[in-house]
Amino acid sequence: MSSKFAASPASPPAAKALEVEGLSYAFGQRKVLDRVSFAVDRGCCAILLGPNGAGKTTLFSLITRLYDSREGSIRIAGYDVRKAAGRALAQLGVVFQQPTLDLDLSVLQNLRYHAALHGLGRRQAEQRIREELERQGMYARRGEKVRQLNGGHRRRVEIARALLHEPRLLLLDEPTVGLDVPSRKAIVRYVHELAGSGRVAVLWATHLIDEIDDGDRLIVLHRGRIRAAGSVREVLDQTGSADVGMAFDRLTRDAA
Ligand SMILES: Nc1ncnc2c1ncn2[C@@H]1O[C@H](COP(=O)(O)OP(=O)(O)OP(=O)(O)O)[C@@H](O)[C@H]1O
Repeated sequence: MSSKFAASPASPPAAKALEVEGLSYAFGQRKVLDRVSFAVDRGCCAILLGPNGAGKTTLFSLITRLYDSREGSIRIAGYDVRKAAGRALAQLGVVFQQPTLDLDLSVLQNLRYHAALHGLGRRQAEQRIREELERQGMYARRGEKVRQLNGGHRRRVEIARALLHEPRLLLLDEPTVGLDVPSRKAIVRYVHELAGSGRVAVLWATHLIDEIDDGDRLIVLHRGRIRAAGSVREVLDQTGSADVGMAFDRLTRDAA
């Protein structure tokens, strides 16, 4: 297991999985991210918690280079996304908010295509596809068209796809939206196991506090600004709250 998930030798060994420093972004005159700074350690599950419109998707668009900002910096596994975009993005796996699988291709075809985009050879691709699908109990479904799968299983395939190239950071943008309770629970459990295994660090955007585990790091974003960051315990202490729901309410009141 350790050799399979070893970091690229070219990457700085001590780097954090993600470092965001002083990042701002505006749509025209409207600033939607304002001097955002935080870091995600290796093997950590960090929850980016914010209400609708907080700026979570915009932040993800900057991390993935869909958007560009000259104000501030983003480093993935030590690589600056502007100065070393190729290396930085090679360390990144993403599950976007909107599903992006081709419904008319099989699970296997979707994953093979993605593996090829990342430059995996055929044999390595088959091995990695098998490993990631087996971990989520989806290998037996590999020949089925994605259209035949339910929403929860489609999300599992997207998570498997995001991990094929063994990234150091996995971004998940509200991946449980629209799923039923058992599917949500399965994904929440699996992603936490994944982070706990140390294979990959996770940054999970959500506004659902029941997706948070006690061991997670919290980054609370509201109206484009970080309102709190730290362990669950630290955020509860900072806000004098009995639980995360109370802390979230206090940090995201309009006057906050
Ligand atoms: N293309 C755009 N043009 C102008 N404003 C935008 C655009 N995309 C997002 N915004 C605005 O930027 C702010 C942040 O939006 P963003 O989608 O990043 O928030 P979010 O936290 O991801 O919200 P949600 O949970 O609803 O997805 C919102 O006020 C939104 O209306």
